[in-house]
Amino acid sequence: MTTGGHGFDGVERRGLMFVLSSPSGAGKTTLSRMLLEREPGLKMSVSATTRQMRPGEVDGRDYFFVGKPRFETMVEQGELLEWATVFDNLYGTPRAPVESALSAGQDVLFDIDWQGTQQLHQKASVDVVRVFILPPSAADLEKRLHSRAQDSDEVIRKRMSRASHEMSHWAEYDYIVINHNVDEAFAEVQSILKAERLKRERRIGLVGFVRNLQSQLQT
Ligand SMILES: Nc1ncnc2c1ncn2[C@@H]1O[C@H](COP(=O)(O)OP(=O)(O)OP(=O)(O)O)[C@@H](O)[C@H]1O
Ligand SMILES: Nc1nc2c(ncn2[C@@H]2O[C@H](COP(=O)(O)O)[C@@H](O)[C@H]2O)c(=O)[nH]1
Repeated sequence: MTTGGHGFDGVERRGLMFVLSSPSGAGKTTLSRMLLEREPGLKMSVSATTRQMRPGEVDGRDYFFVGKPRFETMVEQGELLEWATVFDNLYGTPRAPVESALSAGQDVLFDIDWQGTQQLHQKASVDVVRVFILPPSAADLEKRLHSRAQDSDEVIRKRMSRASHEMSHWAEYDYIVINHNVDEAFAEVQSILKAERLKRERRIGLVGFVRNLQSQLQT
């Protein structure tokens, strides 16, 4: 699915799909925003959803808010790279923006659940990096959902009751980050991205780069 772009050192490499998953409220959105601010060459995948917009959310920036019929058409027309039902709503990743970002040599960041992560991994395993974010405790998770102050008590209860099920998929991920402190968790997530960008298998320009170095040494 991916084609090459140039890394910061000028060596061509395959773009990667960087996935953050967690139980609701563990901090994916917070960490994603920090990554986007500080990591050039990374583009957010904006999902489509049938859920209600929260106060402060912007259509097209946080999500594409669509009705169920439009979402079903997107599924039928193959417009989604993956999709799933989460907390009684439909969520999915529009395919075209991801493909064009990867073709332009950008990495793509996803805030999606375990179902979507499985689907992406089935389609493009070598290009997908999976990071699972855990809260330090159940009490902290509940506190964070309340402190966000964007969901009703009923919605928060539902999300807390699903947290254990969400978490049961942690071992399907490549990296696990415990979000005690947001700056420390961010540093860990950023280190994962930096290291994954340097992986030999992604750096398709290395063969030519090394050949060139060797030819310089032989003259
Ligand atoms: N380490 C932290 N310590 C305290 N509060 C935090 C920490 N990380 C995130 N938060 C706060 O917790 C709340 C939930 O975080 P966030 O919205 O990022 O979670 P999320 O995983 O994206 O949730 P959802 O899956 O529902 O979208 C926010 O108010 C955020 O500011
Ligand atoms: N499989 C997918 N899951 C998605 C997508 N976009 C978001 N999500 C996940 O849904 C829950 C709830 O999100 P919220 O914004 O309503 O709090 C969360 O776990 C997200 O990661 C998607 O496109 N596909």
